[in-house]
Amino acid sequence: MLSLRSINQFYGKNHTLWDIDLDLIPGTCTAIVGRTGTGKTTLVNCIMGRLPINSGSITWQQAGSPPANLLLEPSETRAAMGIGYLPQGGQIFTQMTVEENLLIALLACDDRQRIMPAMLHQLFPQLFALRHQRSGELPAALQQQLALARALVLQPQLLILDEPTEGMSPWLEEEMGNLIHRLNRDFGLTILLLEQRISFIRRVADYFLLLHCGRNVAQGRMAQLDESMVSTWLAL
Ligand SMILES: Nc1ncnc2c1ncn2[C@@H]1O[C@H](COP(=O)(O)OP(=O)(O)OP(=O)(O)O)[C@@H](O)[C@H]1O
Repeated sequence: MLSLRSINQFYGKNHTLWDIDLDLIPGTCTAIVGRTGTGKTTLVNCIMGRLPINSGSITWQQAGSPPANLLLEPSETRAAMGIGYLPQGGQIFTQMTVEENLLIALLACDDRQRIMPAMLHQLFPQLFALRHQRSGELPAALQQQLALARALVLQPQLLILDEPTEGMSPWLEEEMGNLIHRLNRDFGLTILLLEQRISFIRRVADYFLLLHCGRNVAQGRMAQLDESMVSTWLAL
């Protein structure tokens, strides 16, 4: 799966990430938690190849394959290698239909593999019923589903979700939690979740990594994220 070792990243002279280590366990959900501006999105941008790192290593290993140095792969190929990414705010093409949005995401892979995965029909039946509708006209819940479906279209082994509950009502948050459970349990996906809502993290995650000012101040099983840590590192 994914292993990070001693990741350091600078924006100009600003040292933003300090010696970050992380190992994801296949089939589990790991949450990267921390206050706003603490480096969560920067870390994921490094994993996705959108930002260079200054030192450290990122290794990707799929079941049955030898480990690969992810830093040698351009950002465009990381999705095709099995890493799906749902950026903050979703990002769909609102002028296009549901189907066109999904087809564009499929174009990122090799010609021979351009088949819409069956899991999407199982997960999002309502979305497929509306596949010819312009996506900007869909209700918010279905737009969110479409953004998630786009991240799943290449059948990733790892799915990275950047603040998927941002701006969501409690009902939509509940739906998102159910979806994450299904992806973990029914489809065996590994999930890396960037979140600030502690109640949501406690509901869906198995492991956490706690960042503060770009440093990893704690990590472990969710049960170890106790109230004193929350009040010290996460309370506003
Ligand atoms: N493009 C950039 N250039 C310079 N500094 C940046 C840039 N993007 C982010 N930063 C800074 O890097 C630090 C980490 O930002 P980052 O967006 O990774 O935090 P975050 O934990 O994801 O925050 P949020 O929860 O608000 O998304 C912050 O101090 C931020 O101001």
